Amino acid sequence: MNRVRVLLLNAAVGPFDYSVPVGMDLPSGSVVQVPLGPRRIDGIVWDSNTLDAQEVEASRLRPVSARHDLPPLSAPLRRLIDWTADYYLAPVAAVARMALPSGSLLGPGRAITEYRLGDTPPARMTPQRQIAYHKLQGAQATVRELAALAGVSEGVIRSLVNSGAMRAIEVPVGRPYPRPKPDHITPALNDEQQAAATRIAQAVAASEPTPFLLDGVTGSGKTEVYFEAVAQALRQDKQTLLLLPEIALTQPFLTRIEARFGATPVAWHSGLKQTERRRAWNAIISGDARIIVGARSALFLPYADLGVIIVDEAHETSFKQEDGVRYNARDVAVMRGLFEGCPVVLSSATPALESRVMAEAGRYESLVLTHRYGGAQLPRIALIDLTEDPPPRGQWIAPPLLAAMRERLERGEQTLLFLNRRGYAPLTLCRNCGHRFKCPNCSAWMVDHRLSGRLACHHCGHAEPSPSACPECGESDCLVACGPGVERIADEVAAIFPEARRAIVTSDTIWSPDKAAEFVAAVEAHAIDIIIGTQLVTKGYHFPNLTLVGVIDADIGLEGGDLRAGERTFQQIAQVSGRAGRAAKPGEVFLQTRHPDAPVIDALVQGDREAFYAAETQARRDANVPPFGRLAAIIISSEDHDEARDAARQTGANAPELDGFAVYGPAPAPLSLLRGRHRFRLLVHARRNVEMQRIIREWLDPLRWPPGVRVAVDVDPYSFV
Ligand SMILES: Nc1ncnc2c1ncn2[C@@H]1O[C@H](COP(=O)(O)OP(=O)(O)OP(=O)(O)O)[C@@H](O)[C@H]1O
Ligand SMILES: [Zn+2]
Repeated sequence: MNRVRVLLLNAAVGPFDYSVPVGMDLPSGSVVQVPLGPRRIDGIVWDSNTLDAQEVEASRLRPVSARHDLPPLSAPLRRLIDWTADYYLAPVAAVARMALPSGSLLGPGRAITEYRLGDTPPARMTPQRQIAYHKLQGAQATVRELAALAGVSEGVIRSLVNSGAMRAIEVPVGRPYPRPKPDHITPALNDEQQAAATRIAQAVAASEPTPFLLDGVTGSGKTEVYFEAVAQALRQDKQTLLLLPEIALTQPFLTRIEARFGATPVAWHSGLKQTERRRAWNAIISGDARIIVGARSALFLPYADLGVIIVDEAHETSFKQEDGVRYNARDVAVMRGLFEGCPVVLSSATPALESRVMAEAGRYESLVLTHRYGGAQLPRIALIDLTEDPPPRGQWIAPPLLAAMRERLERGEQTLLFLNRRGYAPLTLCRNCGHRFKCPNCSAWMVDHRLSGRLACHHCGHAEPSPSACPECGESDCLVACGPGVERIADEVAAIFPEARRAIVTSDTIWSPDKAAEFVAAVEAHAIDIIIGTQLVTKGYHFPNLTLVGVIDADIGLEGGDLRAGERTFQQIAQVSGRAGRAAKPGEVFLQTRHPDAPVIDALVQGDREAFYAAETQARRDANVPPFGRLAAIIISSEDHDEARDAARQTGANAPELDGFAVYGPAPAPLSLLRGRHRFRLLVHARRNVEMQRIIREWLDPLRWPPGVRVAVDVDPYSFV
C-alpha cells in the first residue's frame, strides 16, 4: 500500500491522504511533513479505519515530503487520542497536538544556543539595555526566554548579543538523566501501608490495567505507598508518570523523590526552558526518563514504556482543563492505563465523589489507609458561630481563634489561617457616590491588591494602578474596601500580633518552584509563625510544628451553589485541616461559620466523612446528576451581544427532543461577559444510558454560525460560570 492518511497538526483542514515516496517507511504514528497548498506542515500518519477522509484517486495524491526523526506514536497513544477526541467532542488534531509539544522540537539539532551576560557591560547603554542588563545577571536562556525574563523585546537582547555584551553557549540536549534506584532508601511501612503497597506493586509487575483508589486520611503516608509502585516500575526498567495538580508546589516534592530514589525526576510543565523541555522530551520518548513528574499536560506525551501512572491529590479540580480541549486528566489517566496496560493510582484523602462511586461499584480497586502514620492523631475540629461570637467591627478573626493563636505564639508553634481569596479585598466602592470598580472586559469586580498597588481582574488579568480618587464623582479619600482577602487578614494579624512573623501564600507570592521551596524552608526553619494562605496551602505540606488551623470563612464555597459546592467545601476544609498536628503535637482546627447547621460543616466537625459521602451520593443519585446522570455545557460567545444571543437561541431551537436527553437554556452565563466576549449557556442533562456525545455531535455539526461566534462544548463540566 503506497497511500497513507495524515492527520494535519496546524491546519483547520484534513485529514488528507498522501502517497508514500519510494524507500520511505511510514508505519502508523510516524510524524511527517506534508505539502498543503504552497506550504509544508507537520502531521501524523493515522490509522485510516479510525479517521475518515475524502476519497482521492491514487494518481492525484501528493507525496509525503519528509519523515521526522522520531519514533512513531504508539498504538495505545493513538487510541487514547482518538478516545479523548471522541469523548470530549474535540478535533483529533487538537488532542494530537498535546502529544507533540511544539513545532520547534521537531526540527533537527542536538544542541540549542543559549546566551548569558559577559563580564563587560555594553559600550552604549540605552534605557532598554539597562533594564535587560540589570535583570539578566546570572540568567542563561534562549533569546526569546531572556526577552520575556527581562520584559524587553527580542531585538534588545539580539543587540546585546551583537554588541558582544552577551555570549553564546551551546547546550547539548541529549544529555542523559541520572538513573533513579528502586531501593536507594527504603522506609519501613506500617501494616496498612505495606498491604496497599504490595498490592499496587504486584499490579505493576503483572502489567495489570487496574485503576486503584488510594484513599487515606491526611498524613497517612499515601506517598510512601505509591513510591513502592514507582520502585517496582524501576525494577522492570519501566517509566512512571506522576501527575500533580499545582506545578508551583513541585520543588519540595522533587526533593522528596530524590531522597527516596537517589536521583531527581524529570519535570514536565509549562515553565520549562526550551533546552530543558527538549532534553526532557528526548528522554521521555526514548525511555531514558524513568520518573516523570508533571502537570496535566504531561498526560499525552509519548512515553516509551509506561509502568504505572499516579495521580496525586486526584480530587483536585485543576486536573480539569478549562480551555482548548476540555478534558479531565484524572479520567483520561484511567483510560491511558487501560490502553497502555498499566495500573493507575488515584491518591487522595478526600476523593472525588465520582471516584468513590467507581470504587463502590467495583470498577476501581479500593485501598484504604485509616490512620495517620506514626501514631499522630487527626486534629480536633471546633466551630466558631460568627452570629454568636463575632470579631470586632472591621475585623475578621473571632476572639476564640485569636486566643488559640496567642497560645501557639507563646508555645512557639505555628498557625495557618485559610481564606480562599487572593488580594486585599474582593470589591472596592466609593462611599460618596456608590461607584463600584468593575472590569472593563468581564462581568466581575476588580480585586484590590495592595501588595502590588493594583486593582486586578481575576478572570482576564486586566489590572490598573490603585486609584486615589473615584473616577465617577472625583472625590478623593472616599474609596472603601469591602470584604477580606488574605492580604487584609495579614494586616489584621500584624496589628494584633506585631511580633509574629507572617507569610502570605497565594499564587501572587508563590509563583515559581523556587518561591515554593523558599517558603517551605522558611516554615521548616521556624522563621514563620503565622501562614495566611489560599487553597495553595491546603495540599501536600507536612509541617510538624504547625498545630493550629483557622478557617476564616467556611461558608465561602457554598455560596455559588453549583453541583459540587458541598463536595468542594468538604475537600478544601478537610485538606487544610489535615495540615494541623501531623507529628507528635496534636492539632486543632477552628471553622468560622454563619451556618453551623449546614450538613457539610456538621460532617467536618463530627469527623464523619462517610456520612458526608453517603448523603452527597444520595443527593446526586436523586437529582440524577454526575456521576449518575450526565451533563454537558455548551457555551456560545461573541464580542457582539446580540450575535451571541441569536446564535444561542438558534442552537437551542434546533435541540433534538429525545427521551432521556434534556436541554436547558440558553441563558446568559453567570459570567456573562468574559475577556470582552458575551456568553450564553445551554446545559444538556442526559441519562447515563444515552449516547450523549453522539447526539450532541449530530445536533451541532450541521449548524452554521457567523465568523465571530465561538461554540465550546464542555463534557462533564466542572465550571458553571
Ligand atoms: N513508612 C513510613 N516511614 C517513615 N516515614 C513515613 C512513613 N509513612 C509516612 N511517613 C512520613 O509521614 C509524613 C506524611 O506522609 P505523606 O506525606 O506520605 O502523607 P499523605 O498521606 O500523602 O498526606 P496528605 O494527603 O495529607 O498530603 C511524611 O513526612 C512522611 O515522610
Ligand atoms: Zn476581566
